[in-house]
Amino acid sequence: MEDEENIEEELLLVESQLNGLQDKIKTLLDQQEELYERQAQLKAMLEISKTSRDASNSAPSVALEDWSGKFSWDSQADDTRFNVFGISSYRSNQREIINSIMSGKDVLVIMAAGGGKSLCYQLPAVLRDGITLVVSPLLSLIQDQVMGLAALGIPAHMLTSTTNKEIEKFIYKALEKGEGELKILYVTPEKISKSKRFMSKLEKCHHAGRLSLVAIDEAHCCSQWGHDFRPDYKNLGILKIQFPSVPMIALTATATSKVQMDLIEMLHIPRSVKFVSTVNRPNLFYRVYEKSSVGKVVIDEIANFISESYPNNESGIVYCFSRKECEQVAKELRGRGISADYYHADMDVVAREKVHMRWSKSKSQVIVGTVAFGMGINKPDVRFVVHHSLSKSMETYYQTSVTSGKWSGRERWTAFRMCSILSAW
Ligand SMILES: Nc1ncnc2c1ncn2[C@@H]1O[C@H](COP(=O)(O)OP(=O)(O)OP(=O)(O)O)[C@@H](O)[C@H]1O
Repeated sequence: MEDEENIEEELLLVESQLNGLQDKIKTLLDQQEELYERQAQLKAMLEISKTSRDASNSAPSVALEDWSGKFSWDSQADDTRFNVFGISSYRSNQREIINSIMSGKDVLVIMAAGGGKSLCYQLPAVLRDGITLVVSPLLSLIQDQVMGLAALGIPAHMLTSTTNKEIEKFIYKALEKGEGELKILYVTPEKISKSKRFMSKLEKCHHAGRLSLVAIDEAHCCSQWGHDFRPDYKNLGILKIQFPSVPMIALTATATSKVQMDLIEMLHIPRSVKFVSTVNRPNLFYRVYEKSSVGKVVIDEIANFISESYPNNESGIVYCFSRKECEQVAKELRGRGISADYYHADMDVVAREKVHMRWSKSKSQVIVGTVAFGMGINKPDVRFVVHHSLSKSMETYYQTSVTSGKWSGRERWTAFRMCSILSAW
């Protein structure tokens, strides 16, 4: 009897130990499953990281493929270059860039301002079926490009805050239904990040196979390490995610290798073919003057420089640091007989457009502006640039100074600044 009780007691104990063990086994099995799952995730992450590292390592500083060889679109491209754009021969790297885009590659272009970046995406835009989307940071730059394309008979439009309802309707129809003639559409980055309506039309355009190319102009604006960071550029990565099969070209005149890495990552183009052309501009001449501490003396010197060196109303730009300074300097230059207008981001769009137009048509000689003016301005006869105030960085100085480099003849280049401050860079 006592034996039986002992056995039952032990049985209960064993059963309870078994139950405990079962619980432990279940916990261990759960743990094992979680670990297997995590192992798979980590393996996949490693694979992705290796692939993109290999891709960026293999993104050559000089393109490895022979993009200067023969391609099926050669004669059509030559014909368009000559008969539509009126350009007799390619400049360095232009043909190779165009060929890589035509082959469906993503491309990163580092080319000096005035080097001819626009042709690199505008010519494929004309050659490829469908619509090319160009993202560009400044209204003035977009207006310049659209005006230039219209003059060449290329159907181009811009969709910005200044676009009237009728044109907007036309653009949306072209995107959504393929109606009307539209080859190149310019937008500011805000349109991509803020307009759901626009993105949905673009989506439809892509689904119908009509989105032929995406171009990101002034691509250094993507990187906060660049000299001209624009927060809305950070959202442009969505374009490659939404339209992975559409080739993307990112173009800039100035990008350090850190900025290049950054924008490749942000735009999701790790396999892009990279083309780097020299940023040296042998046709530019720089002069540095010591800046007087007396404001009026500085203005006298600038006015004398302009009227003596450019007596025939040749176009120029005077860069200032602040908006107030722009207005003041423009007023004082006018007081000394120089026809000068000011330009800065605080002015409304219509006023800015008016100033830009007057200067483009050489009705005014000088624009006194902040860096908001000048990036990519396509006026071929800019003869001089004066820096009344020191640029914030070396890149900004380069970017603003080469605006005049598009003129094909001998240029004069002047920086009004104390040497000692210049050396602070
Ligand atoms: N192959 C070429 N031969 C002659 N002129 C050209 C050639 N390619 C471009 N151009 C001209 O050079 C000028 C500058 O070109 P473009 O505006 O494309 O320069 P960019 O590199 O975009 O400059 P930015 O960085 O300032 O925007 C334009 O007037 C353009 O028509």
